[in-house]
Amino acid sequence: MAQGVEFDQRTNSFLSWFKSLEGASFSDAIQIVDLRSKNAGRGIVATQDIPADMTLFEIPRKAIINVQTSELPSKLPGVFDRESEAMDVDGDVSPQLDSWSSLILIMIYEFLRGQESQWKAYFDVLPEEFNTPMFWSDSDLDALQASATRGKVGKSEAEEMFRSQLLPVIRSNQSVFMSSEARTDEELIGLAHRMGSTIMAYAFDLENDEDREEEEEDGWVEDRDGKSLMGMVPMADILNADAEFNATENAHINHGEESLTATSLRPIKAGEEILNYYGPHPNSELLRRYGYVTERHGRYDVVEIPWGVAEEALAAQLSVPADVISACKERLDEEELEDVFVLERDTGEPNSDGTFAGPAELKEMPGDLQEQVKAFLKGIKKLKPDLIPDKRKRDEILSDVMLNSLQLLESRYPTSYIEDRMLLKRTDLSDRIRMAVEVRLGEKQLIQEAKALFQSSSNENAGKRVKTST
Ligand SMILES: C[S@@+](CC[C@H](N)C(=O)[O-])C[C@H]1O[C@@H](n2cnc3c(N)ncnc32)[C@H](O)[C@@H]1O
Repeated sequence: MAQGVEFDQRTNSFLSWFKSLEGASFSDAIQIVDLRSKNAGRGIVATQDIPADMTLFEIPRKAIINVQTSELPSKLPGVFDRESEAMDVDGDVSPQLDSWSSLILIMIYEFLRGQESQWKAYFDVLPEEFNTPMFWSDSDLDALQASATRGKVGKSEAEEMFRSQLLPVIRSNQSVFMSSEARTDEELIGLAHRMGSTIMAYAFDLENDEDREEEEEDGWVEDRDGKSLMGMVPMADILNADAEFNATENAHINHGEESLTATSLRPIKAGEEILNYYGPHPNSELLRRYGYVTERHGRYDVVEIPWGVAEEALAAQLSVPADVISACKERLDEEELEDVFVLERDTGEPNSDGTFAGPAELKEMPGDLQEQVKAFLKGIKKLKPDLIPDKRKRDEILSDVMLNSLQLLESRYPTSYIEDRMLLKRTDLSDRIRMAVEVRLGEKQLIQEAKALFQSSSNENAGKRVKTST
């Protein structure tokens, strides 16, 4: 079957299934569309002008896939009972599955049921492949260069969890997980990866009843520590997103008692895409969770500065051996020392229509990094008083250490900002390499802005020094 035909058929079957759900509604003013030409899968557009506050569609809570609606928890009560502990195949006692791994297991169960699952038509419109770094080759990952995203992919940790927690449950309940006996361990691990990535990009954080009373807001999954109730919400997750909160986001999902409702936030013109808001993510995080990047999210870009970089810059700046730094560290409260510092712009408050008055601005280096360097300088002063005779000298050193840290960090990216800009002009880059270059370029841009900040303050200091000495 031609790819386009199958794609449309799946969309149509999903829509018919959705409309047939008790309590569901889908407005005649909207339509699910094929946005593959924009690399955005399916989306929803307005087919006619829509006023503000109109219900676009409604999803009965019973249609959500989670621990409350799937029959799996009742089939495997011991596995889902969060109060008890489980015994793994080696006889070790382990805590029960958290909400993240529970939902992966439920998704695997429902997927393996095929036609017998009430969510079959929904699974047919969920992705089989992802562009997130979890599925990239090493050479694609290398293109991220020194970006901290590279260390956040977590493939081996996820795999270890699947192997130690999910696989034993599936293998010891083969009659529950349909056709699982015909699948190899590797196939099941692959399926767990697929479901994990689907949850990452599609699942919603559903408030518990108590939370709902306190806070009437919805949210995409933020919490990965297993505490929140997560669920896959058919139709709500067909909405794509754009970056500026309120400005481009034109729909909102309200979490009601019996159902979730998508409502228009403002008038929407016929032909416009209905957009949700995924959050103020830097492109690196957008890539990690959703597998895409956009220029708009560049304003939220961040650079992580590892303490090791600042420490190296500090030792070099003062020409002190590593053991002096170690001696300082020992005198400080280790619990209070941070390992990583986040360089980020002040994105500012949006105007009343949700747009931003101007570009986000980098105003200073991370305050906690400056404080930690100062704490070390204080320690060094005790050991080597001549190096830091007064506050003026300390501030000078602090500013040089900041600048050197940025230079050191920048040198960890093998290509320059200019080279990356040139690279992006090429038309033969794969989607993954292009996204990786955009992520690292956004970080380099931020490092440059930070360097300019320190260079100008060094110049000012130098100016002041010249002024006082004349
Ligand atoms: C919740 S789903 C939205 C529905 C999705 N388009 C589909 O076809 O199933 C999130 C995924 O949609 C895609 N997406 C959302 N917003 C996008 C955008 N502005 N540009 C490109 N892709 C986008 C990304 O692949 C993301 O992982």
